[in-house]
Amino acid sequence: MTAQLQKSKLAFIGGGNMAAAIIGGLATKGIDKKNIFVSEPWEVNRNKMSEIGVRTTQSNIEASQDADLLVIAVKPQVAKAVCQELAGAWAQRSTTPLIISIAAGITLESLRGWLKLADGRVPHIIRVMPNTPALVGEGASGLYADESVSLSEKDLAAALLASVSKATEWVDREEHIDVVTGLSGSGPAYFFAMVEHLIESATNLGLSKGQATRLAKQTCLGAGKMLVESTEEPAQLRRNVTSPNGTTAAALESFEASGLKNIVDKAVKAATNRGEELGKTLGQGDGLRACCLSFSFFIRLPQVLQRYFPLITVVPTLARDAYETVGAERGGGGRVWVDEHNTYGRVHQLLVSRESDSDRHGRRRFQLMLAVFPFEQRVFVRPQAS
Ligand SMILES: NC(=O)C1=CN([C@@H]2O[C@H](COP(=O)(O)OP(=O)(O)OC[C@H]3O[C@@H](n4cnc5c(N)ncnc54)[C@H](OP(=O)(O)O)[C@@H]3O)[C@@H](O)[C@H]2O)C=CC1
Ligand SMILES: O=C(O)[C@@H]1CCC=N1
Repeated sequence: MTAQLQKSKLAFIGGGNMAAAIIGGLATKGIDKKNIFVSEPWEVNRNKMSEIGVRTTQSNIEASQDADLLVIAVKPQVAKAVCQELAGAWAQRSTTPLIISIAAGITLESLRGWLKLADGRVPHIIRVMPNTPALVGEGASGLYADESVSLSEKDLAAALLASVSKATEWVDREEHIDVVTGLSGSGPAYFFAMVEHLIESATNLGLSKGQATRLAKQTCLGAGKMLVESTEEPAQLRRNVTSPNGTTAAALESFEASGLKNIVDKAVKAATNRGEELGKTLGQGDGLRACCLSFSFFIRLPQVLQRYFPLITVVPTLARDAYETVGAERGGGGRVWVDEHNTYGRVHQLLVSRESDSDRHGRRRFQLMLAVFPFEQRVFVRPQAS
């Protein structure tokens, strides 16, 4: 860790998964936790941060006040509001912090537009795509900065990421950050999914879940270590395991027959394209169009549903209630909503409760919530009265 990073005041706007991974990683690297200030609206996440020992607040402006370096760690669709709030509050500041945005897809052009101060000054911004293994000091991060950023600023950003990452790669074109997202930003999930499938397969073939889990995890770790420590290419390491006509060959032939290469290629492209799409949909210029489209979709969908499905009831309320419900349910361990990342960057949000509740006749009913800030509609789907 560089001396400059050690003495810098760091602010994180958003204390969710990725911020927790970076801060958790930093905390084990001897950084002074008093120099880290996190703003986070959700009490559960704020408490997690406090437990690490860093300072917390609900106010983005308070967290940013003395920051030398500020990490925007909110979801892409929140980035605009956060940036504009900060820019408004910094009008009186003679200097602004170096900004690191980890928001997938959100371009420098959008960030600059949103962070522009009233007097025309624009903070220096670096886009970074980290990944969650930062938590265990094994992150992989891609970085992009243009010529507006000084060498010492780049060094500071690199030092922050390097303290929780084993690979920090500067890319020389901004669009390559989307490729980094498709490779290493989202990448840990690909490996977790693979391990999930391995465990399930071995369990179906007779191993206990515990045995399968331990063997699969260690296989993943061992293979990962070999990839990092060996001088051999991945292809050679693969060949070293593969005896002619043996068991591995049988599995790899099956992979090939199922089109593994194509599957991976399509997945990485899908993630990369989604990053680009997020940037365009949520970006500076397209916001109004996206908002109009989403609003008309939002207004019309429940009516269409109701016309064809008379059992559906639509209950419009303020979105605030929806978010509070989600927060309470996530925290309180009650009903859980389908992975909120499904709603990621979408202009509307569709939250489906996993559990149904019952009406007064004891019949199960399912609830969908459709939300477009600042409105939300609840759609109750009930069974026919008997
Ligand atoms: N998760 C990952 O593996 C990676 C994520 N990223 C990027 O990191 C960013 C954060 O992702 P992730 O950590 O997964 O998301 P999370 O939802 O876990 O974290 C975001 C946090 O920001 C909070 N938040 C919401 N609105 C505001 C606001 N106005 N001001 C301050 N905080 C707010 C959220 O609170 P609440 O829940 O109450 O809304 C939430 O706790 C995203 O832009 C993503 O693209 C990049 C690389 C990897
Ligand atoms: O899924 C996402 O959009 C974020 C960005 C990279 C990893 N998680």
